[in-house]
Amino acid sequence: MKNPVIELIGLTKLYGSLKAVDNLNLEITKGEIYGLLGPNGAGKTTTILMMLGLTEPTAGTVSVCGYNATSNPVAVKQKVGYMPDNMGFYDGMNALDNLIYMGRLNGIPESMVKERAVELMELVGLSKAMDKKAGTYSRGMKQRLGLAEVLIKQPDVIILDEPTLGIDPAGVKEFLTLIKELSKQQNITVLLSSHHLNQVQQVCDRVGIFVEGRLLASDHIDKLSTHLFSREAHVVIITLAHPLHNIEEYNQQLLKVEGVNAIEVHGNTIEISCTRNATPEFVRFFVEKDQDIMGVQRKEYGLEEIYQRYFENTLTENQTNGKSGSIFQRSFFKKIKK
Ligand SMILES: Nc1ncnc2c1ncn2[C@@H]1O[C@H](COP(=O)(O)OP(=O)(O)OP(=O)(O)O)[C@@H](O)[C@H]1O
Repeated sequence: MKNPVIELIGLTKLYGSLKAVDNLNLEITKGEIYGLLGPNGAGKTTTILMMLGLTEPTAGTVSVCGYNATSNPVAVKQKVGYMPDNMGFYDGMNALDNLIYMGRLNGIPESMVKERAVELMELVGLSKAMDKKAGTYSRGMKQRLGLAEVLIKQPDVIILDEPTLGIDPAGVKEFLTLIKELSKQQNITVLLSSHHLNQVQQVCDRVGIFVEGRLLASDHIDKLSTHLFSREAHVVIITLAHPLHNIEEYNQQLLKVEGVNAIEVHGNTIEISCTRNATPEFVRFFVEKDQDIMGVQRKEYGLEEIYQRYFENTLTENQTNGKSGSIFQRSFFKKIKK
């Protein structure tokens, strides 16, 4: 990767015997929106704190915009806008004054600070509410104000820790759209940590799946999907005109088709997982059974499945006697032959 804006090499953080971050290697390029996706306690915040030079790594290095974050945190701070998950404001002051105050703290000349603050309030959609006290703002409004505070110093990189926490779904969508637009318009690099899969999927160019301090995978969502689901690369969903009655018999016969390793039936929808593209054979099979086919489609995997798969693998690794290969278990993933 050419001149990464963020570069983590062998980054490790121990809290006593706990490895909060374990040999993390990651590069993020200019203008990219990268989603660090992981459950609570995965080590996301610890990683961010090391990127900002707010906590020292036990081993490894962090470089942000060419500066070593551990030895030169002040230079990094000038380039990075950080929005923590619990951003604080002066509740008794109006929102615009909060922003102006933040601008002054960041060294913006007095002659420019008010104008820039007003522009930013417009940009984040708060122009009508800028005279209201920050303490009266809703959670979604506070996030927007937080974003304006992050942007006032015109950063090259913005780091957002769980930015959508506590916002309603409509607000989340608006907020993420705003981040995406800003990143694309101003070529800002964004690192966004979250445990909300669908949100990360909406906005990020690349995603890293982070579990128990380890980056288990990092790639574009479609590539993660291809890599992960190569065993069941061909999942075909066939919709029939009517629900099947003799499911067991159909299952037995379809499992005899070469490469088929899992079948799931939901009413009139049959999902068949196969190591090769056997779609014509499946279609023939149902036609020969006098079933009317209403639709045939290839299943695409989303982040939800990817995440679940990584969790499943991690959990399985940690179990000494765990997984069953029964194809008749409820979960699709557990139904796959091991
Ligand atoms: N200062 C600290 N001292 C000791 N342990 C810590 C400290 N900070 C974090 N940890 C532990 O390190 C691990 C990673 O925590 P971290 O806050 O980085 O995770 P996270 O992915 O950001 O989780 P969340 O989404 O809940 O904020 C957790 O087990 C946490 O308890």
